[in-house]
Amino acid sequence: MKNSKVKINYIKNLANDWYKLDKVNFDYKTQKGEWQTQNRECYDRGDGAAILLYNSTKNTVILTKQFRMPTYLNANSDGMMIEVCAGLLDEDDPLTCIKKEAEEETGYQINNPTKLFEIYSTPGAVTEKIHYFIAEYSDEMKLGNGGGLASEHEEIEVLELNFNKAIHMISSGEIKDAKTVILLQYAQLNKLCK
Ligand SMILES: Nc1nc2c(ncn2[C@@H]2O[C@H](COP(=O)(O)OP(=O)(O)O[C@H]3O[C@H](CO)[C@@H](O)[C@H](O)[C@@H]3O)[C@@H](O)[C@H]2O)c(=O)[nH]1
Ligand SMILES: [Mg+2]
Repeated sequence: MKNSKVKINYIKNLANDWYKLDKVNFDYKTQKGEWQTQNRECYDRGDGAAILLYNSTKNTVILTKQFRMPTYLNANSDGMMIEVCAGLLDEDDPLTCIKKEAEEETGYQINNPTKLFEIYSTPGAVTEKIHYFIAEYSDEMKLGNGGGLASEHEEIEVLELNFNKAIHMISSGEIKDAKTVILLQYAQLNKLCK
């Protein structure tokens, strides 16, 4: 951390259960040169990784569908979300994490994912940075059914969708997850599928 316009005074932990919520009290030097004291609540759930699996011959992508409580609390009527495969890094590096998540959630063993970029999804409130990947998949790479870890109460449906149908699902509102939109549009822009 190096910004001479920022001085952190103290950090008060507000919650520390599954993840961590801190209230940060800091002084910030404005463009006029005045120091202002501010508070910001910062939710720390670690970093994550996400991957779009695509098949340029079949013109398909692999997506997942699962119940997401935070969306259920905010106008997503059945709480179900269609997303690219993703997970939290926990103790792993991003590449190890995404290969593990791909196999656990989708059943595909991916050997050489391509790293694209790192993105803060909600920079005003959440510390999380997501590492984005893509990888070509083929039927031979499918080693299992995926579905996630029963021990973590994951119940993940694996969807293999035509690429154009997936793109259409963004405008129809059936896909409304930021990381999924980012990766599908990356594939469209770079003509990974037709
Ligand atoms: N008991 C308990 N379990 C939790 C809680 N929050 C999460 N979990 C468990 O932790 C698992 C985390 O699964 P991952 O596959 O590692 O993460 P994810 O939830 O799929 O993906 C998250 O990370 C993505 C990338 O960072 C995010 O984009 C996505 O929104 C999501 O939060 C969840 O399936 C769930 O079982 C909680 O508050 N309590
Ligand atoms: Mg996941």
